[in-house]
Amino acid sequence: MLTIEGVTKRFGEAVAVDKVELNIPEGQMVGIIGRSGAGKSTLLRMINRLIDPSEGNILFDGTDITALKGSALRRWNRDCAMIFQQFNLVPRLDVLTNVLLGRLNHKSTFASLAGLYSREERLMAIAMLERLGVVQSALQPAGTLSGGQQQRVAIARAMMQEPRVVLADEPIASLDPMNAKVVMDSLADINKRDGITVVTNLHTLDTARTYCERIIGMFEGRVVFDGTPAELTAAEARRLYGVQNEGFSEAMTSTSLSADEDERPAPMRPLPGNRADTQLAEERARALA
Ligand SMILES: Nc1ncnc2c1ncn2[C@@H]1O[C@H](COP(=O)(O)OP(=O)(O)OP(=O)(O)O)[C@@H](O)[C@H]1O
Repeated sequence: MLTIEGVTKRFGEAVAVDKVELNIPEGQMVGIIGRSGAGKSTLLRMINRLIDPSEGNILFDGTDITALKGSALRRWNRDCAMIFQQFNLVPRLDVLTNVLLGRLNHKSTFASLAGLYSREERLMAIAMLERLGVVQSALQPAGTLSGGQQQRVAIARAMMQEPRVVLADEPIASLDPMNAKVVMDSLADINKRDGITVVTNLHTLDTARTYCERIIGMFEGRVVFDGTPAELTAAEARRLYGVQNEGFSEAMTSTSLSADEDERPAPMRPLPGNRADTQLAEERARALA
């Protein structure tokens, strides 16, 4: 069980996440929706400790993960895998090596630095690539794959961690509809077959309705909706996205809404998304080289 207790995140004067309270039971598939700048990514990044809350606590099975340090924090980073919109693979490394990087938190520092992977780990990586339908690309540089294939490799890498929770930050926002479906089907499969809790930020409401048993709606940092797809009526959805007119469509993305529907300027990100995470992956890869 993931418990979020009164979590707030401020960036200077701006409140990105505002007193969020949530309980997410093990094995649930949860979609977080809301317009651009609502605080969805910030919430996920606090759960996996990429950033720390300004206030409040996040507990996993009763342990306060916001207080973890050293090896306990590494264990949490192993239990809680994250998937990003831009995949965050190391493009020049082959797919198999990228997937094996998911084992880093299971290994000693020496084995990690030496890039030593057991036969079992290699077989596990190949089986995972096979399950996700990308095993034929195992020896290709990851950067040569299509976006949808790269995201499936990223899911395989996450699965190598043997996580209990997978957080996905807009995993299909860069994909065409066919690849988006394949990736969402893969996330649904690891949720159902492996019982892994999946919490995913989604741009489109119809995807959340199709795949998630529970939808959490955020607006200006607060949770303003928490229920099943059936409970999310059109009126609720319009309120959630701050759209007054009748032209609201379920297929609209939060980005198009912020561009077209809002009278107020959309909040801007000061930094390009996830650069720090890409750097981290590259540093790990350099250490292994
Ligand atoms: N590192 C940061 N420094 C300053 N402000 C930030 C930072 N990260 C996020 N913010 C701000 O926090 C607010 C919430 O951003 P967040 O990225 O969590 O929203 P989001 O709902 O995920 O949006 P999107 O769908 O566009 O990704 C925004 O106003 C954003 O500009």
